[in-house]
Amino acid sequence: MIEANQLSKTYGDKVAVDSLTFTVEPGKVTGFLGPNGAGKSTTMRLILGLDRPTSGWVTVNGKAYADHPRPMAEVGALLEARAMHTSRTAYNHLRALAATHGISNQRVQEVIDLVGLGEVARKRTGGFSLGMGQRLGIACALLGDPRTVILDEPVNGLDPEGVRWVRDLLRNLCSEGRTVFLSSHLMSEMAMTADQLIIIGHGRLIADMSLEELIASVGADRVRVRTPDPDALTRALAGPHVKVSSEETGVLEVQGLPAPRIGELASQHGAVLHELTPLRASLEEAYMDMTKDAVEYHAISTTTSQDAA
Ligand SMILES: Nc1ncnc2c1ncn2[C@@H]1O[C@H](COP(=O)(O)OP(=O)(O)OP(=O)(O)O)[C@@H](O)[C@H]1O
Repeated sequence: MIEANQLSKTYGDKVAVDSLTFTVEPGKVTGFLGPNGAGKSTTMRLILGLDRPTSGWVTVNGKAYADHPRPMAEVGALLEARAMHTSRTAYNHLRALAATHGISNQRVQEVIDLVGLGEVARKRTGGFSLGMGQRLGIACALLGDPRTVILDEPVNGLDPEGVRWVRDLLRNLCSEGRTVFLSSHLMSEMAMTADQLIIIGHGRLIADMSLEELIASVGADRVRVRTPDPDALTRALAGPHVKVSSEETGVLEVQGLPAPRIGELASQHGAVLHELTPLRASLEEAYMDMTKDAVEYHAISTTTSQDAA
């Protein structure tokens, strides 16, 4: 479990994280979404004690990261651009990390098998592909068998097979009751992976809802109806909360009635239907809409000389 309360971080006069309050619960995959520069990595660094909050607090499994006597057993993290000795083998890299945290060599072998690096574990990491490096990063994160797993953009640059592998792994981790928190700037990716979404922009909370809630909020009751009798059907559907519009001859877009009800009303009034399709604005559209101010602001702010300095 991760709990953030009024968490804020400023760098000079730049507010990177602004009064964020949220809870990341175990047994779910929680996606942390926001456009570039929204404050996701900073929040993750604050969770991991790599940076200090300017105000507010954040705990992992009930304590600040630094207060855990065995932090690797509590939290495993994969941050972007992980530093690694490229001349070491994957096995030695993991062994060195394990040794400094009192973790057994048996566990090193377990995580190597878990992430599917068995065949290349004795090779130097310098020759690793992006996907292999990402698997090794995840092996490091899982080394301490942590209850909470934090991954910053884990599928960045992976091929479709790698993406599917990460997704399956995350599902397994959460089905074991762990807390899984991962960031992305892609809603399409999160829609495939996450149960819960925390969306931020400008360092501020924009939404904290389940994927189902988001899907339900995205205009689920718009229905496209194709009919040779648009006037008759429009009359049949008329009601106080019903809106019917048409931009193409013979095609109506209906808001305020579910598709089955439209079918029934059409039948009762003898209107022929050629198509009845519930429409849903894509999640990507909803996300873009929610975060557009943050994106616009970021685009402008990066062009100022103050920010460039
Ligand atoms: N050490 C720092 N010093 C100054 N500004 C910083 C520092 N770290 C982050 N920032 C700024 O804080 C804001 C949030 O950055 P952060 O990297 O947390 O965003 P992000 O959501 O992770 O973005 P991305 O998706 O691009 O990684 C950005 O405007 C960034 O420039």
